[in-house]
Amino acid sequence: MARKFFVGGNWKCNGTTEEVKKIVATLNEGQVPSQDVVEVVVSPPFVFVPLVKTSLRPDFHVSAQNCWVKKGGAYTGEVSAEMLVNLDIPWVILGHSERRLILGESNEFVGDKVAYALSKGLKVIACVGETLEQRESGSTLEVVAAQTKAIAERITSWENVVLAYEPVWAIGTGKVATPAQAQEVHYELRKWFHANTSPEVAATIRIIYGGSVNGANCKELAAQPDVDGFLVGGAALKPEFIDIIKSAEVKKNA
Ligand SMILES: O=C(CO)COP(=O)(O)O
Repeated sequence: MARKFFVGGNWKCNGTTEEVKKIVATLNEGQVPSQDVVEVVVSPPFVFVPLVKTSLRPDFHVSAQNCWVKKGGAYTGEVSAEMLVNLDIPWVILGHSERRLILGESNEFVGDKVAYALSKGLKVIACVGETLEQRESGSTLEVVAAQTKAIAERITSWENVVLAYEPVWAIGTGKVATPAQAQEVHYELRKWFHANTSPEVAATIRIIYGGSVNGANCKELAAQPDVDGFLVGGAALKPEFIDIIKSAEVKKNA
């Protein structure tokens, strides 16, 4: 079964109302391949989610950047999965390395979050990735497998999950993984799914790459057989996001 190319724009903690309106206007004008070819999801900070949801073109979808690990209640500052469902927000990013490393979210906590969000009907962009130190010590595959395993142990279906491989050393650094580096980890992750879940999950799960993706490097990365799309940070705030979406065409011609 063909895996539909997926491009997510993670706006992180950026933007003002004016800037958000400008970005949405640019996205709305962009000529991109049809929804049969590429699935596009943009993820603004929570406060801008309603504005983006009401003003964004209908063929693009909205994602939150996080949600709470269980039912809402006395958790100051948190936003629950139930609230996202209530607002009709279909997607949420969970396990981003900035949350793992800066806010101390463990593999188990991220796994719990993914399981809870899925149980409420959300679709999840689950992030994994190694630090520079881990890569240099040769433990990349071990790290991403452990992060993926903590999710696998807590969920029964991967149908509504996109796995984002985001090497920490490539995020916001301009130091993009080479196409071969990305392909190697994506291939190994798919192999991991084959051995630890099922051949069907391995064949169908979309594994997307994130870390300094831009309009200039996206095509070569998109051409890798196990790269099924991107999770884009900095460039998702710029007009070149449209070019990144267009790199889905590379697959069509492959
Ligand atoms: O973290 C990322 C997306 O989630 C990647 O960020 P950059 O594209 O800015 O490197």
